[in-house]
Amino acid sequence: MAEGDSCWVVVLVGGVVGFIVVVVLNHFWPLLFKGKGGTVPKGSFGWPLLGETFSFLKPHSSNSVGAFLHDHCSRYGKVFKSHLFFSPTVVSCDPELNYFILQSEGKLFECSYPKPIHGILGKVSMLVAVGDTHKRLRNAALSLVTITKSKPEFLHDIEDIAIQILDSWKNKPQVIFCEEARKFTFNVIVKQVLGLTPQEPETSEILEDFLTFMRGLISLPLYIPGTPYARAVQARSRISSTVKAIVEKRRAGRRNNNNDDDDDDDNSKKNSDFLEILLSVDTLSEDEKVSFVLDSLLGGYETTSLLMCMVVHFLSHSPAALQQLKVINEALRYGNVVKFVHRKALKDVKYKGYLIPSGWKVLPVFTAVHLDSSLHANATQFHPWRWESQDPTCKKFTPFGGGSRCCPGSDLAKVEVAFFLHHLVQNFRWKTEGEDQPIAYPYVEFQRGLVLNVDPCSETTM
Ligand code: HEM
Repeated sequence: MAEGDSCWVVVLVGGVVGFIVVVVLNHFWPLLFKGKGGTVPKGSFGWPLLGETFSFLKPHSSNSVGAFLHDHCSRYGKVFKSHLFFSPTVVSCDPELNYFILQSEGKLFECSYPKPIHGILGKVSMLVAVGDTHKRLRNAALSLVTITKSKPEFLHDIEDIAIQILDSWKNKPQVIFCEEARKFTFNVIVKQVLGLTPQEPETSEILEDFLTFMRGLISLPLYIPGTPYARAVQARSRISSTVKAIVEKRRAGRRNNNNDDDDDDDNSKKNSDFLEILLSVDTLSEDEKVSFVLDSLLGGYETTSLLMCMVVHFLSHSPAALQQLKVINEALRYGNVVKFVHRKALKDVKYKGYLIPSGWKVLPVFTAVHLDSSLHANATQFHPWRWESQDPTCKKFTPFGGGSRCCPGSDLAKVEVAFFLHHLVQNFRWKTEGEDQPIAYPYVEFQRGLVLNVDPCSETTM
């Protein structure tokens, strides 16, 4: 080998070794952190760069905590340190600390979802926005939800959509329930937010783009044409254009209405949706309004349909509970639609002898609290009757999060599920085909889509 060539080899090898040393040091450096007035919780950092992320995300049944949390909690306690999502992290399975984290939003902790999610949702999404932007978007969401809930049309719409779907089952011996549940929650949310019925062409256009958008949320953030991530970013921009066109059409309709007062009856009925109210909100920019519509679709679609699937799945295994219909809270506790939320510490935080260093990621894990047998008797059993004596607003039950980012759609979700369930129970008997457990990936999924053998009741009430 010539002398010049060997020099290059030395430089190259030196560079690679240097890079590896920097990655390893950067990964383990936070372990040397010695804060004043407390100890960083015990734990392990796993592999350089990836840390313990893969073990943390390893799929498990959503009504169990999974091997990672089980092992770490037995080894280190309910609060431990780890290295997840490329960041030093404190994981909390402790109800008191979770409550403290959620209540201290914006002061000691802040919502902090992984960067790829920001790329797809956009900067002004309520799910990722912080500070004043978040406050403005959230105020709009709360007033919209309050107004919607008080409208009788809201309940009629839900009922009509539930009946349409159940009607379509009449001649089918079998349905894939997850698909039916998604159809239901999508049609409800699109009707509430944009005033669109399932028959309108924009509804299926938005659904198609929306599914691509959802697939991108759980993909590698590679913006290379053809990857799920790139397709999701493009789908988001197409949904934005569709929503903007609907907004424009609605504005034009409003202007015509103002010029023509005679046919208000018909129009006021058609225009009593989220969008109509959103148009008159002057605290949000055009982009924020579009983003707001997307957030509502995103928040209101998958989570609520999953809750429906959980309810139907657990009821199939617990026929006695069918008579009670006290199952929605229990399905939320036992099924765990949302396993954990993402936060980061804004400063060094001392809590009960622990020290959470500034800048570290903090993950309050709801599943661990919901399935903790020191907090819930027979925690690993589906037992809806517990809710006859237990207060659902307690710190040990947080399916919708808490504090200033608590889910604004929780009541809508429960009403939707209750209405659908009411009609389902009145009109059908069902059995699940084979074993299909809800699996936390951590986004929960029924692998086979929850296949149901359905049988219409002899006296139907639809
Ligand atoms: C079973 C159904 C649902 C579950 C389990 C659920 C769960 C949650 C949770 C845990 C959060 C807190 C996220 C965090 O703290 O980082 C949240 C936030 C949110 N949810 Fe829901 N949700 C459901 C239904 C809905 C519905 C029906 C809507 C809309 C109509 C909705 C819209 C939102 C929005 C916009 C946020 C962000 C709030 C904020 O950051 O201030 N969700 N949801």
